[in-house]
Amino acid sequence: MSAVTDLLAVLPIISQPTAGAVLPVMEQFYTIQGEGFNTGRAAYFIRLGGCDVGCVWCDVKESWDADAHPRQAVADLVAAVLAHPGRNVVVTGGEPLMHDCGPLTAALRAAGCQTWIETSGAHPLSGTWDWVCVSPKKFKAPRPEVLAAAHELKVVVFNASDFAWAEAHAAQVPPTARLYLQPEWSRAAGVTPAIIEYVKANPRWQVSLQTHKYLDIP
Ligand SMILES: C[S@@+](CC[C@H](N)C(=O)[O-])C[C@H]1O[C@@H](n2cnc3c(N)ncnc32)[C@H](O)[C@@H]1O
Ligand SMILES: Nc1nc2[nH]cc(C(=O)O)c2c(=O)[nH]1
Ligand code: SF4
Ligand SMILES: [Mg+2]
Repeated sequence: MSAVTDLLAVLPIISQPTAGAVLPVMEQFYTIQGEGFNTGRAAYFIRLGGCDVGCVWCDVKESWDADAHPRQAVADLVAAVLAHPGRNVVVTGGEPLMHDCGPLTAALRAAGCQTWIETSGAHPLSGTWDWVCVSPKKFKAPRPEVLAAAHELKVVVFNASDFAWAEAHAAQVPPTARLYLQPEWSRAAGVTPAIIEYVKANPRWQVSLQTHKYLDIP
């Protein structure tokens, strides 16, 4: 084989975003979890590149193209986490489940970290997670096995039709899962009053705000 055919043979392997031990990382930062059940807790965020869900109101569209973000070895990500005092790690994106999260979560857990994921649930579940937050989307349906693994269901409310849609998904998560309604950021002023009234009338739901945006932290 020539050097060119060698390269052609290996290209599909090295260009796979999901190889697992090396992942495309858009950004990583140590901050306070701003949303949902773990709001207020210090956490190291790893934002993986790549998403094919296409939410029109996504607040991190720069994450969508996996190839736009440098690949990092899992070992280097774990070392970066351990440079901070906190041991809670949020893996988000992009859509983290477009990648094999097995190697990353195994390495984080071996290092004594708690593994938390933020996912739309639209791709197969991989990895071992201490906390699974599923935020299902109308743009690409969540998979039943991810909904079944949810500790937390967090539905973004964009308009009034989202309450019935939220109930339909609440029926697909374990009965122990915590239920959150989160205003879509650009519409927060308009939809938050309806969320407040809905939670008062349906108290198994809770309000989730993107508190980091009010605090002006990452
Ligand atoms: C950027 S997403 C990345 C993780 C995964 N792709 C997902 O959607 O769950 C992280 C969280 O932000 C929420 N989110 C994204 N854009 C939002 C917006 N404009 N307003 C409120 N929440 C938003 C998502 O629903 C999700 O819960
Ligand atoms: N502080 C903070 N909390 C968050 N919770 C979920 C986030 C996400 O983008 O996945 C996020 C985020 O981007 N920042
Ligand atoms: S699934 Fe998450 S990252 Fe992907 S477009 Fe929707 S909010 Fe953005
Ligand atoms: Mg965010």
